Amino acid sequence: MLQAHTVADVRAAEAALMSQVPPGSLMRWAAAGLAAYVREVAPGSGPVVFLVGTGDNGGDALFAAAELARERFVAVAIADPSRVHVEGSYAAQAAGCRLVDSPRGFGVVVDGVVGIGGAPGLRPPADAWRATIEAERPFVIAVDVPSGVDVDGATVAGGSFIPADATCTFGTYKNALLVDPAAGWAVRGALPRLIDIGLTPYLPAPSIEALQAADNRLLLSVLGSTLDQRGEAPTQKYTRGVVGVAAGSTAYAGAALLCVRGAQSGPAGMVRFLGEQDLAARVVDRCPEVVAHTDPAERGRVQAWVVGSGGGDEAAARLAVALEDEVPVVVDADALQHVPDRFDVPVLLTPHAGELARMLDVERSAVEADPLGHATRAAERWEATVLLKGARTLVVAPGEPARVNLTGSPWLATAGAGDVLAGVAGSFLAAGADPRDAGALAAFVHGAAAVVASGGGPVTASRVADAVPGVIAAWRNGTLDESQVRDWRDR
Ligand SMILES: NC(=O)C1=CN([C@@H]2O[C@H](COP(=O)(O)OP(=O)(O)OC[C@H]3O[C@@H](n4cnc5c(N)ncnc54)[C@H](OP(=O)(O)O)[C@@H]3O)[C@@H](O)[C@H]2O)[C@@H](O)CC1
Ligand SMILES: Nc1ncnc2c1ncn2[C@@H]1O[C@H](COP(=O)(O)OP(=O)(O)O)[C@@H](O)[C@H]1O
Repeated sequence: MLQAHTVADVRAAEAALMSQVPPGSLMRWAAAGLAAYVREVAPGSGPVVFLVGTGDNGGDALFAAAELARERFVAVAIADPSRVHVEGSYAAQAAGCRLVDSPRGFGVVVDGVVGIGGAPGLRPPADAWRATIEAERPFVIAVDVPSGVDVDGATVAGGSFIPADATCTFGTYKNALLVDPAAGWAVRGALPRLIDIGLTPYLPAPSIEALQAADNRLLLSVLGSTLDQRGEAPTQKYTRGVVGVAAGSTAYAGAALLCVRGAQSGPAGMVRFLGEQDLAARVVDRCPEVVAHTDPAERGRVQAWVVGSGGGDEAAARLAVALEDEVPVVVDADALQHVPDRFDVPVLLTPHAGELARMLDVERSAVEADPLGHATRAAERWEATVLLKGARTLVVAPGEPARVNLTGSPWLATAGAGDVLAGVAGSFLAAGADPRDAGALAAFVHGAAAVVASGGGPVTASRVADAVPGVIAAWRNGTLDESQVRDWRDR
């Protein structure tokens, strides 16, 4: 599991580590890692300018500038000469770095204005440097985090920040490097470079986690509970879990099918469908494995429900029925507007930004500007797990590290993809995962399936569902490669 930590936790770990090593060691290690990263992402001998702020972030930049000045033309722009990192400044001067007053004219800019000590937004002269960068569009490498973002909140609330093409961070990821909207401005692609400076043993539980292709332990632990004593084969369909789908409506018949196909593609052993006669007949026609029920009183036993995708006016009644069964429930789409004040069963709420905005009675733009804050608010408000869909889907449960999903493709933003996701999540719930694990596992395989099915081009939600079983198999077998799970070249 990939991890991010809050600024306070990073500072506490840094203090503990610093007491064990010679003074200045951490900054030297950070600067060496930064210099190597600059060589890698901006190779050659072209000029580079380092923007240097008043804190240790500027110190990292100055030591890296000194190292690179042996190989290429290096300039430094100092925000406030009266408050510059003294040893770093001597090192840069001794190495022959040229002093400049702005990044104007440079093709490569290293942003060492502020790191984890920065308040959101930029002060002079960094705000003017930002304007120059915006006008000239050089290649920007951020030191630790892009300057001006809100590091813990992962927002760009200050309004003024320096977008980066690449980021080199130290010790652990920070929230702003994994969670949107800040993360989208930290790097082109998925992940910043993480330099190991020996902080790990001193770090507490993370604030953010992300599943990775290389780590299938969570998947195996959920699948393990559905397999026989030797962990080899499912004992029978009921031990794998039965998922009930009460989705779709006359107006949105396709949502029923997509949700069912999602549910079938996950680990559960059986899918029941609950809906009116015509819809049930269409579902069974297309998915003959499904057992359909038209009378809620005769709905059959399930281990989890999925309710609401394309549910229209029927969503409220279906949700009430599902909640009677005292099993975990995925609450999606139309059902989200009918949630009770509190739930007596484990629940996974799966809104997109617009749906979450309606639930919380705020503007959609407010949710998009601060997805982590709003998902956390909803999780606390309903004491439930919230899966907030987006380019980097969040899964937030009260009192637990939030999870962010790093699989997927921009092509996944297609009609019906959310219905498939709700079905997959229901399947994991029925197989025994708790809502937080079910949400994270479903988002991961759904995103990876989109990459496999899309091949870099447009894809339909049905094809995403079809690709899910293969992704689960590859992940389970340890053959899923990190490069196969995300396609973010277009972002
Ligand atoms: N922790 C670790 O493990 C390691 C940490 N390391 C490095 O240290 C960095 C943290 O250094 P840090 O604590 O000195 O804070 P930093 O980010 O330089 O910012 C504070 C300075 O900026 C100023 N300032 C504030 N807001 C501003 C704004 N909006 N616009 C402009 N200026 C602003 C603020 O001024 P003040 O508010 O005091 O007037 C203060 O002077 C960290 O990110 C990493 O790079 C590595 O060396 C090794 C391992
Ligand atoms: N820019 C994007 N990049 C990657 N995935 C995205 C992006 N935007 C949305 N998604 C994903 O696409 C799916 C869309 O779901 P949703 O909004 O519910 O659509 P629908 O209601 O049509 O099914 C979600 O899984 C979401 O995480």
